Amino acid sequence: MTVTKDGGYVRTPLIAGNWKMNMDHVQGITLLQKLAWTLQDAKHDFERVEVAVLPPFTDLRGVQTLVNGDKLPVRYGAQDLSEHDSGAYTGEISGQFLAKLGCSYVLVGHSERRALHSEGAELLQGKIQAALRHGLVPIVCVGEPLEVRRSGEHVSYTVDQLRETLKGLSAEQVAGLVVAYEPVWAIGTGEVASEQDAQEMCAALREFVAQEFSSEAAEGLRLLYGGSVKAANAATILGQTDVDGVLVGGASLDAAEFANIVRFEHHVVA
Ligand SMILES: O=C[C@H](O)COP(=O)(O)O
Repeated sequence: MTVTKDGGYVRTPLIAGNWKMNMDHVQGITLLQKLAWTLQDAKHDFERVEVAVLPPFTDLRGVQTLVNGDKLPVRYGAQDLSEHDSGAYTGEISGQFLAKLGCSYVLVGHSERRALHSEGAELLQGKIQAALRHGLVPIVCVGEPLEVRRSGEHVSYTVDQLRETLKGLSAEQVAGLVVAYEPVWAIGTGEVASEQDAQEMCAALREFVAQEFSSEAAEGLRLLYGGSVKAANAATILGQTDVDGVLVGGASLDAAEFANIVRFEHHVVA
């Protein structure tokens, strides 16, 4: 992350926990309570380092009630949304509904949805537009599979994926987005990309945004790294100039571990 002269950050770091299809609505409340208490006990400055959780849809009402009732400074969001706002789309969830539940964020194009639900660029463009229509910040996920990494084409592959996914957006819209670089081979495998890998890709994505949209868009855009992030490796990854946060899967299901990732500034590995 880029640090200013007074020790602040150029872009507010975002530590987001993607619970995936884990934690029912009762377990979700317990996890969030533990996380919030741990961070509040540690006097975490939520303005300095932002914290968000992305639970299953069925947990969102409970999360909203807890966050509002206890005035928790934690943001939350969903793992997907429909490109439509309402109508005969059985099983889909509208961004309008997510906004009404107080969501701030929504994941778009996570590699598990791209692979398991064949989500392609055109659909994802529609989902980004739907999120923006309802004031949700899309966390747009990109990243290469193992065979692409092995071929050495990972940067151009991932930049092209982002180019396709962001088609139709204005520079102002891109400036407010979050993009998560998640190499598919590092997700849930324990195989973490090196900090140099994370920096190389995030720098390339920011450069692409500067060229394709504007330098303001590139400066505003927050870039996260995701893939087997834990407390033990978070500080090193977050220390990279172009990495503005992390998207955490498995480790976000453990309140103490996730709290330690959030508190990465206190766990800097020499
Ligand atoms: O959305 C999160 C990513 O898929 C990373 O998951 P992971 O931390 O379990 O590897």
